[in-house]
Amino acid sequence: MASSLKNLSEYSQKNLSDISNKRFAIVVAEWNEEVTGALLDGAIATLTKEGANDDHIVVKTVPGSFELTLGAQWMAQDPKIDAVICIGCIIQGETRHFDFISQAVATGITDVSLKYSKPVIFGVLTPDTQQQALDRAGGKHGNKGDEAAITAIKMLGF
Ligand SMILES: Nc1c(NC[C@H](O)[C@H](O)[C@H](O)CO)[nH]c(=O)[nH]c1=O
Ligand SMILES: CC(=O)[C@@H](O)COP(=O)(O)O
Repeated sequence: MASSLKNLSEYSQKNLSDISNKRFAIVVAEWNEEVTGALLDGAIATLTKEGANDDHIVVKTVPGSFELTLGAQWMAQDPKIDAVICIGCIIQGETRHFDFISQAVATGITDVSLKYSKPVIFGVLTPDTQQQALDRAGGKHGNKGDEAAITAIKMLGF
């Protein structure tokens, strides 16, 4: 369902598991910082709203979304980390660079999740325009960071 047909920040609190003792790593890309900062704020706010301990949320920054995979691996390999949330924003430019990064990040994050058998969440926007990104970072379509946090919580309750 397209984001324009649902709000990314809307979710049911039914059946969400207790996360008071869970430890979360958030890996956030610096590129498009206005957007990724808003996604990060949404993810942290949602985790704490749903019961996560502030001291159990560690945030690490990487230069760009391409580096999210390695950052996610470095966090996922820590047995104390229960889930990793990757946050980035890859905006289409004039070349095919967008395609290569987007594919590499999606595949890489999936590989890390399977390698360590723990949730590694794809909280990465891949819009055509800056406005589409802003619309999904606390704008009219909600906040992708909220969605990423809830996805991590739901996977921990699997
Ligand atoms: N154009 C965007 C990038 N590009 C940088 C890459 O992610 C990477 O850091 C570089 O290729 C060096 O390895 N990154 C984003 O996150 N968003 C973009 O729109
Ligand atoms: C996703 C990118 O790397 C892209 O924004 C870079 O822009 P361009 O394709 O015009 O070099």
